[in-house]
Amino acid sequence: MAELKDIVYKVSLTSSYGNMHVEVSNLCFDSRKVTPGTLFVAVRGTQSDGHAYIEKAVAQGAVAVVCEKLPEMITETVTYVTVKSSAHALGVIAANFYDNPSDKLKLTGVTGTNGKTTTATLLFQLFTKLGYAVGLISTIENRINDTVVPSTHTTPDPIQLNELLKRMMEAGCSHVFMEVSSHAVDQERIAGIKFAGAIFTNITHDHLDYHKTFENYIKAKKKFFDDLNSDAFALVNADDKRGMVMLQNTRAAKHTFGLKKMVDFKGKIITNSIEGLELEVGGKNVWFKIVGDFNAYNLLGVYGAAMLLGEDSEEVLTQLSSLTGAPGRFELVMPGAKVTAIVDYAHTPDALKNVLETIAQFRTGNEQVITVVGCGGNRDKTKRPLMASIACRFSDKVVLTSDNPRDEDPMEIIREMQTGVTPTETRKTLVMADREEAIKTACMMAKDHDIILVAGKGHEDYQEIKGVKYPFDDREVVARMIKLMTH
Ligand SMILES: CC(=O)N[C@H]1[C@@H](OP(=O)(O)OP(=O)(O)OC[C@H]2O[C@@H](n3ccc(=O)[nH]c3=O)[C@H](O)[C@@H]2O)O[C@H](CO)[C@@H](O)[C@@H]1O[C@H](C)C(=O)N[C@@H](C)C(=O)N[C@H](CCC(=O)O)C(=O)O
Ligand SMILES: Nc1ncnc2c1ncn2[C@@H]1O[C@H](COP(=O)(O)OP(=O)(O)OP(=O)(O)O)[C@@H](O)[C@H]1O
Ligand SMILES: N[C@H](CCC[C@H](N)C(=O)O)C(=O)O
Ligand SMILES: [Mg+2]
Repeated sequence: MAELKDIVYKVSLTSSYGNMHVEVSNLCFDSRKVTPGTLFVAVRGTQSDGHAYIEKAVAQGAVAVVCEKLPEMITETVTYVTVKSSAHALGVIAANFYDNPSDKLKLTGVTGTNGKTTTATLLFQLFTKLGYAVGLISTIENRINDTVVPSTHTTPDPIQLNELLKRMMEAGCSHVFMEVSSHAVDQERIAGIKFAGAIFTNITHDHLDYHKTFENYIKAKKKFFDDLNSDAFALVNADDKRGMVMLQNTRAAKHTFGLKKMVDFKGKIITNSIEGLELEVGGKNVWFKIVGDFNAYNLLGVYGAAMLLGEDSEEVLTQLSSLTGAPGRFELVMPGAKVTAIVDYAHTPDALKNVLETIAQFRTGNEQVITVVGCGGNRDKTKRPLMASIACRFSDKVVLTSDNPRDEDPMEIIREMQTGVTPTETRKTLVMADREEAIKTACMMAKDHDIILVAGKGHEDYQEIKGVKYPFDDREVVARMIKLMTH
């Protein structure tokens, strides 16, 4: 319970009507969840406009409304407050409602097209090993120390986010690591949140269905850095073409990491094998258990952030070298089996290319690379031909299949993928819309020493078809097949 005037503290109001001392017991931006005593915030979405539900919210017991435009019908007993941006106001209001938990934690955000989950998870694992109580907010799961709180989005909505941060604070967490998606920045989910630091991994093709142009996508990521306080750190991958762009207008302390340029946290790859990576970092040669050039960047971002958070270099490298990272990222299924099967969450052209290039580095002879890949329904269509083309360029055989078709026709998605395949490459592709069949076929085609990559779903344990999430786990299907083949 709090008074409305305290909840809207720091929100610039353009007008207000009614009692600002009204007691608010609940906060919400979905009229369907309004209960008596609620403050309803009307936000514009992509499908509809929350302003259309103000009357419904009031009928359900909302005592106050925050909106950009007053509704035609005003209820005398309700307080109405207008603001320039409801989405921004919602962030600040949610932070106030939960006592601004981010002020009391060392919160580090990670943004970028790929590598957010890997980086945030490694940081969570590292700081846990260093003896801290730590929180994690990520695509796979949220964590308050050992307690798992299921995650529905990469970055939760402002209400869930602040509620989670408050729970983390109450559980004694000193550090929190969270993923910041471009959608979250654009939709102001992180308005009102205080960050101790921000990390930029990279930016490549994704989400153009939402952001429309690559420039808008870059702007969304950059806004995260523009809004940082002067006591925060901004740590970017300087080898990414847009790394320095992120730092252009930030007030935060600027830092860089990378493998190629003069940077604050520089690394050099010594060995890159399927068993792990050997890197020269912090004046030492260190073995890490996670593999692939792209993970060298993730490790450097993690190392740099740990240094900027005041940790000891040697201790950090010792602990970091034992970590295995996030599940479903370059995960070897049944290591030691006659075929090497890798499940990886690569669901963007760049991620797929990186993973297949990494696999290419591990080839020693005539082994074939067999890739199983699909593209998500209700998501960026322009990545479909690109991903099929990359799969063909770097593999000997490709099975085109489904990856969460959602509301779309799986065969139509595959047809769009096929437009990226040249007539010669068509010969090495197979189409199998049923993902389980596709994986089984790939396993059956594999001879000893061949490498199978099952891309796109990583840790996901479902296949989403027309609003229903059916249980499905790439790793489980692959393991079952390999066991069957070896008996
Ligand atoms: C596709 C997309 O971006 N959707 C966002 C959009 O929702 P929407 O268009 O479905 O909302 P809408 O149905 O138009 O409704 C507008 C408003 O009216 C309200 N409403 C609606 C119906 C009703 O009966 N009553 C009511 O009050 C809704 O609560 C909403 O506030 O506007 C909402 C309000 O700003 C967002 O919460 C919502 O993001 C949802 C959570 C979403 O699923 N986004 C995905 C794409 C996303 O953010 N993904 C990223 C990961 C991306 C990555 O890989 O990096 C993530 O952070 O997870
Ligand atoms: N630094 C990196 N650069 C390029 N590709 C990467 C990098 N790190 C991971 N990848 C690839 O991208 C995939 C997704 O990695 P990860 O889950 O860490 O990214 P993410 O940014 O959290 O993705 P999402 O936005 O879907 O949550 C991995 O499975 C791997 O194929
Ligand atoms: N956060 C990403 C994940 C994509 C994962 C892939 N398996 C898919 O469903 O497209 C998204 O929602 O676009
Ligand atoms: Mg993620």
